[in-house]
Amino acid sequence: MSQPVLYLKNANIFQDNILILKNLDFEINKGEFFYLIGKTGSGKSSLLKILYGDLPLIDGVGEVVDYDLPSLKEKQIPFLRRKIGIVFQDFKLLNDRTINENLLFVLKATGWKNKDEMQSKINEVLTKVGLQDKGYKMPFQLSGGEQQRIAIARALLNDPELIIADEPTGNLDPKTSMEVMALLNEIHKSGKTILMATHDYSLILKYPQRTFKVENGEVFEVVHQQ
Ligand SMILES: Nc1ncnc2c1ncn2[C@@H]1O[C@H](COP(=O)(O)OP(=O)(O)OP(=O)(O)O)[C@@H](O)[C@H]1O
Repeated sequence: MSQPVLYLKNANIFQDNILILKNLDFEINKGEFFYLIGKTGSGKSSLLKILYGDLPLIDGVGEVVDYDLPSLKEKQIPFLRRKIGIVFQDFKLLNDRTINENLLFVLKATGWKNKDEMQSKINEVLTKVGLQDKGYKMPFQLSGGEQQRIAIARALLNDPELIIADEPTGNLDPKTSMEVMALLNEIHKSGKTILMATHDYSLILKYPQRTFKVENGEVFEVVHQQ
């Protein structure tokens, strides 16, 4: 039986008291890969923010990785985020420390204590993204594509039930975008559930998956033309 990793029902999403998205009704099951497409300003990021607890769900019902969204408390958010890996367009690496220290920072902040276990986890995620020899580098010494791979490695540290990627290729050239997409596809094949916002149709054509479109305040599934 399919297991929803997240769902929203009758959900209305507001920014600053303005209704951005109305009557959302969808669910994502374990192991699925979903794209979220839509024009700039259509509300993709607002929807993703609801899902990782950055915007409160004040109207409607919904759950993400077993957390009830309408009743989500501030102090639960760090725990929710441990079960979700988030990847942003602008990587959001800490530029004043090495890659290894960036990853160590997240592990310590999420309760890891044992040094050997932390280093072995870091080696594991860096190997997964093909950058096992870059741990000593500073983020600015890496290319954009490499920085995004590190951000993906960081998202994998706590073995998340869901990966949310908000325009992960938005700052990358087409070739590097495809490489990052190939990596996300591989991670999906290894069993992860992924929700990715993008407006790059070439990625969707190369890696077709179920796609939801955000338009005129609504979200609906689109069927790909062959
Ligand atoms: N913090 C905020 N306060 C008030 N309004 C906001 C805020 N963030 C976004 N909005 C508004 O909400 C609407 C949806 O924005 P959102 O960032 O979700 O769109 P998007 O589809 O993700 O666009 P992009 O692709 O540019 O990121 C826009 O009209 C935007 O101006």
